[in-house]
Amino acid sequence: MSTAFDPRQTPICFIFNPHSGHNRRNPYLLERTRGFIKEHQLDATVELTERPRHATDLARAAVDRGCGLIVAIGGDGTLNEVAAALVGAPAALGLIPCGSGNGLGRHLGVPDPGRGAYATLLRGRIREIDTGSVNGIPFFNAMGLGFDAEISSRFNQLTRRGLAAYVRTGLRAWASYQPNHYVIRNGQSELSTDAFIVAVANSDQYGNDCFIAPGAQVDDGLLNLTVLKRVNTFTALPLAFRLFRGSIDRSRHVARLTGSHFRIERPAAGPIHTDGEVHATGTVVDIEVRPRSLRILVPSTP
Ligand SMILES: Nc1ncnc2c1ncn2[C@@H]1O[C@H](COP(=O)(O)OP(=O)(O)OP(=O)(O)O)[C@@H](O)[C@H]1O
Repeated sequence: MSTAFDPRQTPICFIFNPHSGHNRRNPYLLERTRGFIKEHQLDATVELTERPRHATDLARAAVDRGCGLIVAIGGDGTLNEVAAALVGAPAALGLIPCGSGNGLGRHLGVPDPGRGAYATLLRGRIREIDTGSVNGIPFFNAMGLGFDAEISSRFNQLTRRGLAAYVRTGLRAWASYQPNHYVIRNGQSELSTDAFIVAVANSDQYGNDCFIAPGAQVDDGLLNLTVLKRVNTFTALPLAFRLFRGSIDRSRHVARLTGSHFRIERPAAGPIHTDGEVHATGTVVDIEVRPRSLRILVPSTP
């Protein structure tokens, strides 16, 4: 279900992360946003994040002063921080996606800034989507354990980004990574397995059209768990191929479960990631869905 939305009827807050990769390289989006506000005579402010998690505080303050639309200008990390303040709130989230992956934006059909993201703010519709929570930490696109968290941690430490840096870092991490054992329950079934990656997705992809949960829907009240059991010299390339073709679920090295909650137990504490941000957690990881808890502005024609 979706409803039309007119941004001229409400105060708007744009939250710009000058530290996100694209904005650091091309700060022109800040000027473009100010020009867009002026051109369309919007009742809007533009606020810049000054530190990690600042976007959540800015978004919360914007909701409190009555803004009906809060727009995140940044990558998946910025989206996560802004959306964290909007779960269950009447205000809607708008996206100007300019990170390296943009998983949720791509799933919802929100275009890049050069291809219509600003027009979507003017002529979009509101969708109510599910959100996830892991040990109380919100996520909106995907969370993961195992190699998924390891790679997020290494990417976050990179001073230079880009495909070459990602591939180099990924290969180095892969060469030394050992699978863990996990016991996964979703209320109906139990899966006890060694795994390289355990990912829980709300949308169907990590970003960059890399489909970790083909067929997943963001408004079905369910989360989608994918286990990549074995990733070695022989399976890595076929699995990578399937991830980008959207057929990972057909591999015999993959198991999938859907559910409204999952409990994952592992032998030792370790990191998890939520939309690419890394957190230390214990041996038990509890994940649950909050059905249709976020209002988000998407293009009116998918
Ligand atoms: N002023 C700031 N200084 C340092 N870090 C900041 C600042 N403002 C926000 N951040 C942090 O920047 C991080 C990266 O943001 P974001 O994920 O949007 O960009 P990105 O990493 O380039 O994109 P992607 O994750 O899609 O590659 C976030 O974790 C956020 O907490």
